[in-house]
Amino acid sequence: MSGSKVTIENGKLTVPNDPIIPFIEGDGTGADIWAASVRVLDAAVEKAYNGTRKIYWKEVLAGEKAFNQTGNWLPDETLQIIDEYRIAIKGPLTTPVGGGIRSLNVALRQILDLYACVRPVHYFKGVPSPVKEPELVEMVIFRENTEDIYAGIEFLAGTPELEKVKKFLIEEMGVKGIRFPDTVSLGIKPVSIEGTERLVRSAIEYTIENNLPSLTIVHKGNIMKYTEGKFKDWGYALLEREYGDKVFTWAQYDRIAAAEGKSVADKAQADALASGKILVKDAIADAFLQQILLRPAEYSVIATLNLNGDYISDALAAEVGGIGIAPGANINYINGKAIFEATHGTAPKYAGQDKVNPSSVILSGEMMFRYMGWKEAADLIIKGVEGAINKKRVTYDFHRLMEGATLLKCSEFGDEIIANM
Ligand SMILES: NC(=O)C1=CN([C@@H]2O[C@H](COP(=O)(O)OP(=O)(O)OC[C@H]3O[C@@H](n4cnc5c(N)ncnc54)[C@H](OP(=O)(O)O)[C@@H]3O)[C@@H](O)[C@H]2O)C=CC1
Ligand SMILES: O=C(O)CCC(=O)C(=O)O
Ligand SMILES: [Mg+2]
Repeated sequence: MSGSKVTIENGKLTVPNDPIIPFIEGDGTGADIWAASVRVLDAAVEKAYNGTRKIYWKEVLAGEKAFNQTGNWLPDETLQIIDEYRIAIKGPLTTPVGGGIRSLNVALRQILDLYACVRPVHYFKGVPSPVKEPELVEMVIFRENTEDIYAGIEFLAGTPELEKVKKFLIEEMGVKGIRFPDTVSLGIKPVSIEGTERLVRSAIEYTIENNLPSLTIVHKGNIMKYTEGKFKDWGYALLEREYGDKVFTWAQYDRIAAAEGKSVADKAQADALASGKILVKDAIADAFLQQILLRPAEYSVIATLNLNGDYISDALAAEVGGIGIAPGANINYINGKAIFEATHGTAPKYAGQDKVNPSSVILSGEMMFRYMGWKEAADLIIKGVEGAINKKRVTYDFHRLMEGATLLKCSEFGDEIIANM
């Protein structure tokens, strides 16, 4: 094995022409998807750079494969290698529900402090969609990736730990709202100023860099005032403080309107006042989930907490064809470390059938190439995916909703993308 390490100097990534990129194959459909994806990624690099650039893939273990080979679901070596080589890509990993190991996907994000989960939502012309104007659904989700109820601070009903926390809450904190104290389980939702600010900073930097019109902070701050509500307040405050010359915020408008005795609810006024600047607004999460169906054109970049971001990712993916075509990345913009991965999970009922759509991992690879500055390879992947869809040669998920399409296997869809590059 040859190849060199990706490094970072003065906050800037240096990517050699022969980077070593660790990959995790993934559980369930992961093996089928990775086999197709790696061929597409290699073909794009070969075609773009004629042998002057090449990826040296380095397999690292996690999930069932790791457990079967080492007895450990997430070996230290895997974490150490990803940390050392800085950029990695992974397939989905299984998380049992209601017990068993905690999510390995979440653990990777938390241990490596990959605080921004970036999930672009883009419509490829011709993809079957349940909405009338899917081309208006053009958004990028920035989901906080290390805090919120994903922190895993939970106490199980009936355990001594639960009793201790409950006693503290009731006797020392005067908590009265626990409805069924004898049978309750409890979870804790940490949301911090630091966590909020670094996520919101990443989202606004992305908005500025890509010349996008707005940033929407999505929250459930009407109910969870000191976590979701503060995420909104701290987000607005940071944006006004650090990006005041580039943004106009609804919070700012509300203050201006209140001082002038106008209605603070007239957000259209705020939109108009924002002209020439990025409009920063907010939406309560439940209403937001209806707005993205009814008025998607009004949203561009989204900054939100972990659970909202999880739900919103799959909901928005559905509007542009489903989670078979929903890429993502987990990024620490401060130290440059990143793991690219699909939005979807292991889809276990299709495991080993060479059936599912590999596009989410392939497009995660496309994001990875762009992140590495390998624009030409990234562009070829987009061209290949567009070509395959245009010819209606697609996997089962699109085929079942597309008239006159040819059904391809996962591997064949990979070939089709390569043929269309
Ligand atoms: N980052 C990660 O590694 C993630 C891991 N998971 C884990 O995955 C496991 C399964 O979760 P589950 O809730 O079933 O969600 P999945 O995302 O695995 O699958 C849900 C449904 O989405 C569709 N789908 C998923 N992947 C594809 C694909 N590549 N191509 C086409 N359609 C696809 C299928 O729909 P249909 O039935 O209509 O064909 C599938 O039944 C759980 O253990 C969960 O924790 C979940 C999300 C992310
Ligand atoms: O970790 C898991 O099993 C699920 C993660 C998930 O749904 C996501 O990252 O979107
Ligand atoms: Mg999810």
